[in-house]
Amino acid sequence: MTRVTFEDFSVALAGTPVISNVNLAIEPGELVGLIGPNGAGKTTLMRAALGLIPSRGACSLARLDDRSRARTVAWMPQERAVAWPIQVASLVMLGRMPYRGPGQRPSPDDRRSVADAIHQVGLTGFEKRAVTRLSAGERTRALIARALAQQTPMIMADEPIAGLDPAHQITTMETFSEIAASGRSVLVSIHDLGLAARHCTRLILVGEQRVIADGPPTAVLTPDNLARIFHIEAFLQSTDHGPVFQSLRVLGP
Ligand SMILES: Nc1ncnc2c1ncn2[C@@H]1O[C@H](COP(=O)(O)OP(=O)(O)OP(=O)(O)O)[C@@H](O)[C@H]1O
Repeated sequence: MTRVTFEDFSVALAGTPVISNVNLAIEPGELVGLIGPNGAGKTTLMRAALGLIPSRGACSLARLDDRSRARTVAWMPQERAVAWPIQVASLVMLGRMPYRGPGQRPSPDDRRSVADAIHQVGLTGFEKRAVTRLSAGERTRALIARALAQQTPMIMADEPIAGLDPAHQITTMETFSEIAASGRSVLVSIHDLGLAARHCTRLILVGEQRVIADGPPTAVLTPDNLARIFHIEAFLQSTDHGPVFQSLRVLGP
C-alpha cells in the first residue's frame, strides 16, 4: 500500500503562485475530497503531484518514473474529450497498459479487470460502443472505469462525478469508499459538498493559495470556512444517514 506525501510543496503557473507550502500525507484507507472554489488550485495541485507540471518542494509520486507511477496511481483528468472513436472496452483496457510489455496481448487478468470496471460503472452492454457515441455522463463513467481497471494502490480523479446523474454520483462515491475501505486510497476533487461530506473520510480545503483546513468533513465544513472561502451560508447536520449538507445562500462582501 502507498502513502503519498507532500513536503513544502508549491506550484506557480505563469509566474503566479497557485499553491504554496503544502505539507500533508494521504494514507492507505482514505477517501480524500479536495475542495475549494473555482480557481483555488485543486487541478493544479493534483497535476503537479503527478509531475505533469513543475513544482517546488517534494511529492512522493512526482519522484517515480512513468511506469512505476502508472502502477501506483490511476489519474482521471478533468478533460473528458476522447479524440477518436475507440470502443469502450478498448478505452478501459488502456488502464491495463502499465502491466503489459510492448505488443503483449491482454491477459485473462486484464480482461477480468476491464469487465469488472465496466460493470462497476454500469456500462455492461456498451463494451463495443464507440466512446464518441456515448452521452457525456456515460463517457465520464467509461473514463472512471479506465481508472478502476488500472487497479492501483491510489486513484486520483479530477471532478469525477461532475455531470453524472444522482444515482451514478452515489454509486461512484460508494465504489471509491469500497476501494478506500480495502486499504487503497482515493483523492478526488469535488464541488458537491453534500456528497463530499457523506462519503469522504477526510476533506482538504484549498483557497488563498494554501491548505485552509484538513480533517473530517464536519471539522472542515465549518460556518467560518464556508463563509470565508466559499462565500456561502450552509446547513450541515449529523443525522442517522450521515452528515447532511445544503448550501443556503451566497454571502455578501
Ligand atoms: N496554464 C495556466 N497558466 C496560468 N494560470 C493558470 C493556468 N491554468 C490555470 N491557471 C490558473 O491557476 C489557478 C488554479 O487553477 P486550477 O485549474 O488548479 O483551479 P481549480 O481549483 O481546479 O478550479 P475549478 O474548480 O474551476 O476546476 C486559477 O487561478 C487559474 O486561472
